[in-house]
Amino acid sequence: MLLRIFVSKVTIIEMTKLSVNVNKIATLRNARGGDVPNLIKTVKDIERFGAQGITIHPRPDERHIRYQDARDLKDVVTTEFNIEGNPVEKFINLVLEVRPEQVTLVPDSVDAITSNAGWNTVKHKIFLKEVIEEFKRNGIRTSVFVDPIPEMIEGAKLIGTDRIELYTEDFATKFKNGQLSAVKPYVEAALLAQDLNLGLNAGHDLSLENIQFFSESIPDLLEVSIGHALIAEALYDGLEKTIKSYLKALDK
Ligand SMILES: CC(=O)[C@@H](O)[C@H](O)COP(=O)(O)O
Ligand SMILES: NCC(=O)COP(=O)(O)O
Repeated sequence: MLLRIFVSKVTIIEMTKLSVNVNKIATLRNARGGDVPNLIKTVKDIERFGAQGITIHPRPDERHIRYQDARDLKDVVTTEFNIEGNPVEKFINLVLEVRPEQVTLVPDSVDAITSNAGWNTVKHKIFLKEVIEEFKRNGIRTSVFVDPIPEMIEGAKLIGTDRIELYTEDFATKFKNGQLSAVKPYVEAALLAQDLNLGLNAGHDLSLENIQFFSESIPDLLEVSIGHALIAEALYDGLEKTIKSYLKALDK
């Protein structure tokens, strides 16, 4: 008797991971120079509430996350630790010391208010390739911040990065104005990343308003890192409870 076993192909669609960027917690803390809000406690809570990763983006002026915060968080983060930044020498040394699960390379200029562009992976090919090799030699997964431009994604493949992070500000701005087609270049970028076997992350100005549409549109989106909007939304959501607690405390 001929026994035939049919194995059906099972496709497992992984849920997109949420990595919470805690820069804004540090911004608030630094405003008074003390330890309120406490970054370590906030990170532990964020993980307890279910986030699957913590992102920090130390900048050379240390205006929010300080280099020491990265060291302090090393043994606190139990999910995926992602450190973003421009790979200047000080940053490279910090990442090699802390050894997060992932490093995301972002081409920030020193005086930028926030990240405002992806890498030109063609122009900076040699530099990025060297930096990526060094991180990978040390067991750290790499991701490179890029605009959804095919040439830049092909360039990212050539420098040997494990993943790319799509810079989503343009999508977020247009989506706010009702332009749903703004997601199209990101879908095409994701399909190209799939073809090239590059893992896919995304971030910048993602929010509760746009995240469902974005994540449902983008194939194989492994991770989003969200900070600014998420922390603002957490404030709005928490205000009612907090005001009521104060009123109760004042009610003699
Ligand atoms: C790469 C990126 O888009 C984020 O890291 C973003 O730039 C957050 O940095 P800031 O909190 O300094 O704006
Ligand atoms: N990589 C993007 C990030 O970490 C958070 O960006 P934003 O949500 O603060 O704009």
